[in-house]
Amino acid sequence: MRICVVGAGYVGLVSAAVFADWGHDVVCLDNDPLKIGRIRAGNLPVYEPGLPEMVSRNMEKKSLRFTTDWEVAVKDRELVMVAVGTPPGEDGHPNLTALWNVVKSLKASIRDHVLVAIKSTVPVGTCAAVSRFLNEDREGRFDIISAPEFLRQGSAINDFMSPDRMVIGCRTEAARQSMKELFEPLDCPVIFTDWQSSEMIKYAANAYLAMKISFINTIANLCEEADANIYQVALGIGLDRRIGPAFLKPGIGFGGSCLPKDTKALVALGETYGVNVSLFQEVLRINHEQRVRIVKKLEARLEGLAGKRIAVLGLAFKANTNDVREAPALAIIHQIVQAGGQVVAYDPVVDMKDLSPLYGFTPAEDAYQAVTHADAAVLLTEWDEFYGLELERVRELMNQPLLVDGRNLFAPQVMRQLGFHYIPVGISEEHVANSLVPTA
Ligand SMILES: NC(=O)c1ccc[n+]([C@@H]2O[C@H](COP(=O)([O-])OP(=O)(O)OC[C@H]3O[C@@H](n4cnc5c(N)ncnc54)[C@H](O)[C@@H]3O)[C@@H](O)[C@H]2O)c1
Ligand SMILES: O=c1ccn([C@@H]2O[C@H](COP(=O)(O)OP(=O)(O)O[C@H]3O[C@H](CO)[C@@H](O)[C@H](O)[C@H]3O)[C@@H](O)[C@H]2O)c(=O)[nH]1
Repeated sequence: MRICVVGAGYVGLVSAAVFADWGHDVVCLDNDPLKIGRIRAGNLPVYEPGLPEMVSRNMEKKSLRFTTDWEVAVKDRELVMVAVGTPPGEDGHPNLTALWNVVKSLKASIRDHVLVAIKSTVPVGTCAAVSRFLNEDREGRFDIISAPEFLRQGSAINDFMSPDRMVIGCRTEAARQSMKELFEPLDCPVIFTDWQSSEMIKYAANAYLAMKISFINTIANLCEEADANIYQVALGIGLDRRIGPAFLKPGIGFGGSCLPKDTKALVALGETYGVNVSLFQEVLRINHEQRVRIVKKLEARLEGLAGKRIAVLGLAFKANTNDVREAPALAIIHQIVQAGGQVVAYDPVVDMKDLSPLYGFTPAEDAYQAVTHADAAVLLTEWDEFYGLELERVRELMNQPLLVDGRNLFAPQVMRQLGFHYIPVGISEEHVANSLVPTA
């Protein structure tokens, strides 16, 4: 199939590369010339394991090309897939400026019949509005498809190629057949729906995941007070098939470009329709408090943060990505700095050049430099590199061996034996001291 993918971000780049790998002829368009220049030079703007290799081998084969030129991008294309950003607006509704700019460009540049698949996450009703706008001059020229994406950053290629399901919202048999053909390599259930249901599925899925995280964090906070162990609790409830074990990891709350934004969008949608969505408001509030809670723990241990040197290990919103959109680490750094603390931060892949003056922290070359002379260290991203830290060296370098672990990377009893004052999430200090069985 001759495909144009619009948007060369996490979703667009991955979609374009995988389609090209499947043998399609793909042009990927972005309106950021710097980004396109970098990609052509082999320097991808996103950190995603396996993506550079996939992009470069398909560029060599000429099955994947990059452009900023609309005429080049849409020439002879059968399918245009839109994957531009839909960031949160001031009022919680997603900002659809990029999407509508693309739609207007499509209307101006495409003459013949074409399929337009919206892969961006868009509010319920968007595909219908796009179809009305694009077809107002000539009915049936643009065939609109809602094709929400469920990949996660950090495992994007694998998720794209092995999804749990595909959801396709469409109105015509031609669109249905094309999507069946395009996603034929996937071994998963394909659900065909109307546009609105497809759009709603994407938001509902993310809100459910967000709810599961706020749920387990609430239980973790109770465990800390009631002297229970969150790991044993999560295992015990997750084995119930009606609940399931995934997304029950306690920590510093969810971040990233999707879960916070899409939960906020559902709140805004509820307000639009006058439907009570306080459940989702509470999910967001709990998430915010989880970030405050970790700073309070630090503050309590150090008897105030003013003048204290705090090492922050990890900035990305989760491991295996360089993305810091809505990263809990940045919110936590902001609070520490506001309270008078001095932050020295390290992340294996995040570019800290612009972030450090903005958030007022000092970047470190590695984890050991970050913890040197620190009064406390806070671990905020679960990078593999941190599992391999020489903990005795870390302890020696610190002013005092206080480690607040927002990701529960280490076994509390081992940390205690190593001489750390170790504070994980969801396990009380008494529990670590008194438990006869391993706690993590
Ligand atoms: N990131 C994820 O893990 C993920 C997963 C599933 C769904 N989504 C959804 O997919 C969409 C894209 O997300 P992303 O993370 O890839 O975004 P992103 O910000 O990484 O990339 C968007 C790209 O679109 C480009 N763009 C903006 N306006 C344009 C225009 N007029 N013409 C051409 N290009 C334009 C930008 O320059 C940017 O490169 C969002 O709606 C998001 O909610 C994201
Ligand atoms: O048990 C868990 C699981 C995740 N998280 C946190 O939740 C956030 C989101 O994690 P994850 O969902 O793995 O990352 P995303 O790449 O944001 O992916 C989500 O958002 C995408 C964009 O819509 C969807 O496509 C994916 O299906 C959905 O999982 C991160 O801060 C994680 O640290 C937890 O705290 N506990």
